[in-house]
Amino acid sequence: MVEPANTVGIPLNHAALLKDELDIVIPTIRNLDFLDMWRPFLQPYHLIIVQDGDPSKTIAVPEGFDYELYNRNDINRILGPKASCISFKDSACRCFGYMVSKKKYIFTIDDDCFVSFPQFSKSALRLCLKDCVVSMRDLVTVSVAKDPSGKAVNALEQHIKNLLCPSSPFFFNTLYDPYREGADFVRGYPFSLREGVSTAVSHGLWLNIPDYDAPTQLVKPKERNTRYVDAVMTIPKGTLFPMCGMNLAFDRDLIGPAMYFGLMGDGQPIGRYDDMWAGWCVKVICDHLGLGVKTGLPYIYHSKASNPFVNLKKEYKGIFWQEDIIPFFQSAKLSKEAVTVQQCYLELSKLVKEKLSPIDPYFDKLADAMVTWIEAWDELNPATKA
Ligand SMILES: O=c1ccn([C@@H]2O[C@H](COP(=O)(O)OP(=O)(O)O[C@H]3O[C@@H](CO)[C@H](O)[C@H]3O)[C@@H](O)[C@H]2O)c(=O)[nH]1
Ligand SMILES: [Mn+2]
Repeated sequence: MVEPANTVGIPLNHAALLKDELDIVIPTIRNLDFLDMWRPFLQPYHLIIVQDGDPSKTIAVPEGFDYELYNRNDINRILGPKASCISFKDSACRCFGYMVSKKKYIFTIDDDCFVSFPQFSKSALRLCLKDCVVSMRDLVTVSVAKDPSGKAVNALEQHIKNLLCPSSPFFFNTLYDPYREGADFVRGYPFSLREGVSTAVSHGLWLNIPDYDAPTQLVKPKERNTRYVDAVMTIPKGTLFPMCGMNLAFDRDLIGPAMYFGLMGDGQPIGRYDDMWAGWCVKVICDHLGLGVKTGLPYIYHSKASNPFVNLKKEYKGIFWQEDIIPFFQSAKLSKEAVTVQQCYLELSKLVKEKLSPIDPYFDKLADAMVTWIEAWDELNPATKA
């Protein structure tokens, strides 16, 4: 195969970590030119593209990538009536990719996210800001920032490191990730806890356009995140967090069945709460099963701010519902009989139906969809059946 042009001048990562154990899931409504910039890091991996919106539209994928693509017709064909649990016209559709994957690890990324270089060359920055759908082929070789070891930054590699290293949810290490080279547990950290626990989720962050909600985007339209904080930390047990699906990796075997991105978009009263809903369910279940969730490195460069007015319409019910949703998840208790992710998730769906349905009939529908999701997951993944 003739290697397509490598537009960022970084050698192709042939010896890609976990190449045969990881799928990359991309939800999309547009051509995937953004992959040109990721080619050195992502080309060795298999992609699962979940095409949202009009299934008759053709999504162009740059040559040289190994991928499978599912549109709405495919989802309906594969799941039949259970397809009702997969959102339409919302990035929540990406969770279908998690379900059909057969790999142990998943990395999911949005198509307006680029390789983050802590120092950008002006021409490259201009090109990225021009709009992510413009072909990346004419992206000049950017001056690639070097991490302390002098290597080019590779987001997927950092996610894999995060997932392969234990987490420390039971006691906070003030020097952050104790397993990182050049760091350790600080004085006073109980030795009985230093082995850590398996890491289920690696939550990356974003330079340039931060993942703000619509009201914040409206009052701070020009705010850009330029702070590259060189840290990875475990989110302590008992603490929830707003998970963003833009730059996210997880161990599918450990937590996959809980990564349902809910009922969002077309026909639903709410949108842009897909990843956060999943993150609240995932964190309650990880805390219950003694699994770890990390946040921090890697960063990606988020180049497109979606329209804050459109986002406000999608989010507004969520903005006041979440004042009840968060206390619900903070007080959610799972039984000791719940020892698998599916069992935990089904218990959680019962609690949603009981405790959140009084807020709005939507939660009754969502609780049912959570059950349908598990049924569909088990149908496609019989080996992992609860
Ligand atoms: O109807 C749609 C709209 C978009 N997509 C794909 O989903 C991702 C994210 O889309 P976009 O970058 O346009 O939106 P953001 O507001 O920046 O996304 C943030 O909100 C989160 C919750 O939705 C999301 O995870 C965050 O990144 C792109 O790949 C679009 O192509 C879609 O599939 N269907
Ligand atoms: Mn975006």
